[in-house]
Amino acid sequence: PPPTTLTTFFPLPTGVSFPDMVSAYHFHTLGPNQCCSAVVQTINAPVETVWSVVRRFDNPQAYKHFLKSCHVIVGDGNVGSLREVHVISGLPAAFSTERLEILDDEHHVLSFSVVGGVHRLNNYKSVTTLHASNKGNGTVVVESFVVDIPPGNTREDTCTFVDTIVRCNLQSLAQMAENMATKESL
Ligand SMILES: C[C@H](/C=C/[C@]1(O)[C@@]2(C)CO[C@]1(C)CC(=O)C2)CC(=O)O
Repeated sequence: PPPTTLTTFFPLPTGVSFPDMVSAYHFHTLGPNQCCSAVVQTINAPVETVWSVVRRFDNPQAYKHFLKSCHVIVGDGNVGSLREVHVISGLPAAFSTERLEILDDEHHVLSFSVVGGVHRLNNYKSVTTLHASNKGNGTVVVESFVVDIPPGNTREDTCTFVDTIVRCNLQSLAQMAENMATKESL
């Protein structure tokens, strides 16, 4: 069957308008054996503070605590760069090779795809966009992903597994950015 284009539908928190061009980044073309979803996280810190952390393709472990190390193996941290991340023990994964697809400092858009490694999330690709919240000086982070459903797994379980990791990452990003914002205001 032809690939279907799925828009990841998710309830945006109140006070966030979703400019058309950004929602375009969260359109994913799905193959027959793929699933996609999205996580939304509100952070009480300015967009630039959150972006200064998210944009560091060479240092995801700053807030992704399932990763224990990261090395840029190709490029200089801009689009096209490749990184190799090593994973903490206990997960069904050892390391992952990832390519930076989009790094847009103006619209606060980052996207990377998994191109290799030892893990079970083949053809994983995520898009992360930051939005200034209309309420106060906060940020809304939207992260959508598409990934192959591993053999033997159900679509639902795959989405639950990835959703859980992405939610953990964004909650830890929130804590880190809020701590930074507090220090910046001292
Ligand atoms: C879900 C995604 C990361 C997943 C992994 O990085 C990996 C590619 C290797 O280890 C993991 C932590 C879990 C896994 O099974 C596949 C979230 C993100 O990094 O933005």
